[in-house]
Amino acid sequence: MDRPTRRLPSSVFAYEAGVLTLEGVSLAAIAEAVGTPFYVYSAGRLRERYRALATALAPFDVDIHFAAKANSNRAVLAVLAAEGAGADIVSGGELARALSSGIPAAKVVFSGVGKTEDEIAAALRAGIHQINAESYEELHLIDRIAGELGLVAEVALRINPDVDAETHAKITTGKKDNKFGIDADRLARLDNEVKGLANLKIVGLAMHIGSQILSAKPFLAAYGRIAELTRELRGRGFDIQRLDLGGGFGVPYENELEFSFDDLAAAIRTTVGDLGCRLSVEPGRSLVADAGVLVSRVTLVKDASPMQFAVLDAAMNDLVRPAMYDSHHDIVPVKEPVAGVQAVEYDVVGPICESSDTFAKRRKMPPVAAGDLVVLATAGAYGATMSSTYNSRALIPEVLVDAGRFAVVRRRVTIEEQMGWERLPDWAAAPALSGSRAAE
Ligand SMILES: Cc1ncc(COP(=O)(O)O)c(C=O)c1O
Ligand SMILES: N[C@@H](CCCC[NH3+])C(=O)O
Repeated sequence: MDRPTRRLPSSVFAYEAGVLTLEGVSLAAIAEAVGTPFYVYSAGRLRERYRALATALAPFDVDIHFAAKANSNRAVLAVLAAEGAGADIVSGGELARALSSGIPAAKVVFSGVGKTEDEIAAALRAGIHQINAESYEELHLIDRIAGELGLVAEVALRINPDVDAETHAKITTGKKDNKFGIDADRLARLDNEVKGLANLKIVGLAMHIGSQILSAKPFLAAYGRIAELTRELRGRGFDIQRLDLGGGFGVPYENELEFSFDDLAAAIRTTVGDLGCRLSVEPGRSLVADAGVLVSRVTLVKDASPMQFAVLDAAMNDLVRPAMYDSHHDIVPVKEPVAGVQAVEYDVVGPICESSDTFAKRRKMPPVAAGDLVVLATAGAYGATMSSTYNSRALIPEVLVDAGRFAVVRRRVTIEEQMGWERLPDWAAAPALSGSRAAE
């Protein structure tokens, strides 16, 4: 048994009898059963990651609300729910998924800058733990809807601490010019803004400064700012009992150092640890990224000397991160490479008609041929959840492996099924024009 790449955790991935396995299950056997491409996740690794974070944060008795946007497959949510996780949701769809996966409403927090009236009402009716309000405008909306439902909403104010998260510009969320959260400077107006809002109770503060953050330094700055604001608001009579510290804990995709949950715990201790607040975090990527891979088959290797294009049957619609953020995913063959074999440089691409449909450029890897299976590593987070059907491609299966067995937890959604969602218009039966044109 050998470890194929540092990016596939050795606790669950190994070459056995020349084939890459996950928890002892051959990825070639799964490919045979479900066809390619597909996502596969390890329940064992999900539990390992959850427990690593829970252990590091145990001294603070922190609630862990998994950010469902990273991976909202209900089987994945159920594994984390059984570990004790709650959910951080950003839509009515994610609310439905969380509740139907065994996450109790009392462990759900709702973030997002544009929650609709229907979504807020659904969350309040379900009795979720907390809504993180991202603006004063939203505070007023929540108050009105709670009033209509005859409820009192428990709300945390998401603060924009204006901290540099030191990550990719497209996934930073805690700078002043980002759309997220209430500018800390605007808290001076809070007393006026909440006057008369009888249907909500401000129970805490929340923040989330960005994603794929690899050091504790930005968290130290942001948590420090939240601690200051907590003291200030308490001084002004606000009963701040809860602090939601967000997520954003990064993972290595290439050669980055592992993000340290112990450093995170240290940052918590020195900033918000002694405020007497109930703490929570919203990790997404750090719990699921390396528990999942995308398995794809090489359709052909196109010789365009001096370039070699390895064309996969997976594409940017299945895994958009490389096209969207130039992100790196290790690519390894499922068949164990022969020791000492000379690496070949490939552009690894999908079949979609966009040049951005490229998983890797000039990537040195063991030689591959048409029909070979490869794995794109660290694809458990923001993989399936960001996929689309672009180029009229099927939505691909998701598979969960647990203790030597596998289950298909989302089957392939064929293009025929997708066409069934559409209708050709029946103009004879279509409603007549209404509004100004009708009056003409
Ligand atoms: C409000 C909120 N919470 C949590 C997360 C999870 O982030 P990550 O997957 O980086 O842990 C995000 C995404 O960045 C988010 O927007
Ligand atoms: N989708 C991004 C992360 C954004 C997190 C959501 N706020 C990624 O794949 O890295």
